[in-house]
Amino acid sequence: MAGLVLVFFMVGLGVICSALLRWNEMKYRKIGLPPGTMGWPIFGETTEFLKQGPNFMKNQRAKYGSFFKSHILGCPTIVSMDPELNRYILMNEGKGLVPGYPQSMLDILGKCNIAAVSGSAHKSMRGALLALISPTMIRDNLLPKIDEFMRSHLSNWDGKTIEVQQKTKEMAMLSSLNQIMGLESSSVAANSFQAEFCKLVIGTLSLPINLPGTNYFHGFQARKNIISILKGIIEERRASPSSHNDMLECLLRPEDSRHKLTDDEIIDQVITIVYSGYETVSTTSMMALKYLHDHPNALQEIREEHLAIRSRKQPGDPIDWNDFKSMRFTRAVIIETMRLATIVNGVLRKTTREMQLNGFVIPKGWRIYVYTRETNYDPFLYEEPMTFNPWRWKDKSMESQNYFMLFGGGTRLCPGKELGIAEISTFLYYFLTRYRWDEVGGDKLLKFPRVEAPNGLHIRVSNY
Ligand code: HEM
Repeated sequence: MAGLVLVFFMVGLGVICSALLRWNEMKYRKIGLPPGTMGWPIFGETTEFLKQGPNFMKNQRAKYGSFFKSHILGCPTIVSMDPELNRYILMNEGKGLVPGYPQSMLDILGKCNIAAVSGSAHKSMRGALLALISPTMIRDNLLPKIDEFMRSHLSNWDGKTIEVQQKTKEMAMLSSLNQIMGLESSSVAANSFQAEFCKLVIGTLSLPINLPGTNYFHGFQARKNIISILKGIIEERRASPSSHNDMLECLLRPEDSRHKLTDDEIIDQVITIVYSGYETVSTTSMMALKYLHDHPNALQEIREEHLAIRSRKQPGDPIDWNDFKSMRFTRAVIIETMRLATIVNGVLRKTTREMQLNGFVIPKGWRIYVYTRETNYDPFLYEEPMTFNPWRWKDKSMESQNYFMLFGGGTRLCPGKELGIAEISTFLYYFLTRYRWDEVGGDKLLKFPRVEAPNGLHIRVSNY
């Protein structure tokens, strides 16, 4: 009897599930939408996407082509995996394709955050940012700071077991704080900023449920604490007659009045700079060490490049702009690391009105996932795509190919590209000219949804 009830229950459940799925598909069966499936009501296909990762995308592409609909991460979404179309989407923000990042991210990064604004507000925030991190600024102001920071961050590692993931994260954040407002790594302000910032980052990646105990709640609190730290520093600066040589000084007293921002905008700009370079720079640095460890030929060539630079210098001379520009192979290692590890899977946009795209009609408010990951592994674009081969980037024109999207594209092309590469290059220079290392072994690396070492990446370091 109990068996019969169970059978009825299972059959009933099956019927209800398939009815729900069908109902959800019917709901989205509007004329003009691209092919694809929408999964369950509310949850869509998020579980499948997160569980199967890149395979989910590849399977859907095999069934529906490079432009398909789905429902992931809480929103009806169009996934675009076609490099040409992706480029078109990134170039045409003005036609109604604005950034489509999750609400939790926008709430915590602030309403003046560059990804939260479009049109003239975006132009003004971007202009003010570009003035801070232009090539001239990198050459004259930022590179000397980065050099000094890396020397000290990388001192006394001899004989120690180092957890690279943690160290590169600290490096990315503390180096930014040093460039932005001259904070010393050991200062009280840097330490409290660091503690709050880690909570803020987790908050931006969480569900926007504002209840005590949730990551979103903690992230939001962290934002408030960071604002109060920054307000304190800004007040001190205004009260003091002395001037500083850093980004905050330029934000408070811009040379060009077009770049004058309100205090709220300055605070969101500072949070944006630290946030944007945090995971990207740290993860690339960590993965570069991993790939160099596994590829002795590449390690030898990059070290030779660095030792040649060092041999032209007096001990204690900093890395300057010409040194940085001459690090061609280092740059190739960095770009190849970003490609092979896929540091950024893609970027998000949303439609501000119903629009035609690729012959389909996309409703207003839908998210568009410009998914660039598979482009990185396309054998027609990159020979033996799964091999770590930095030599493929030695021809610098590779970086200007239309399908090159490691730093996004169009009006939102990463403004921190050269700054990020300069930081990672300087880190690699001081690490490789000072140390050799062995992996302690057994550390796991995850590549999706983000590149991370869940238990850290431990190495044993000794002097070179
Ligand atoms: C080196 C590693 C980096 C990678 C791989 C990277 C990648 C990207 C990508 C893919 C985008 C496009 C986002 C979109 O279109 O929605 C972007 C935008 C951006 N990046 Fe980076 N980035 C890096 C470093 C940095 C650094 C060091 C900064 C610090 C200033 C930075 C600041 C920004 C900002 C502010 C934007 C938004 C630009 C806008 O909306 O106009 N990035 N980055």
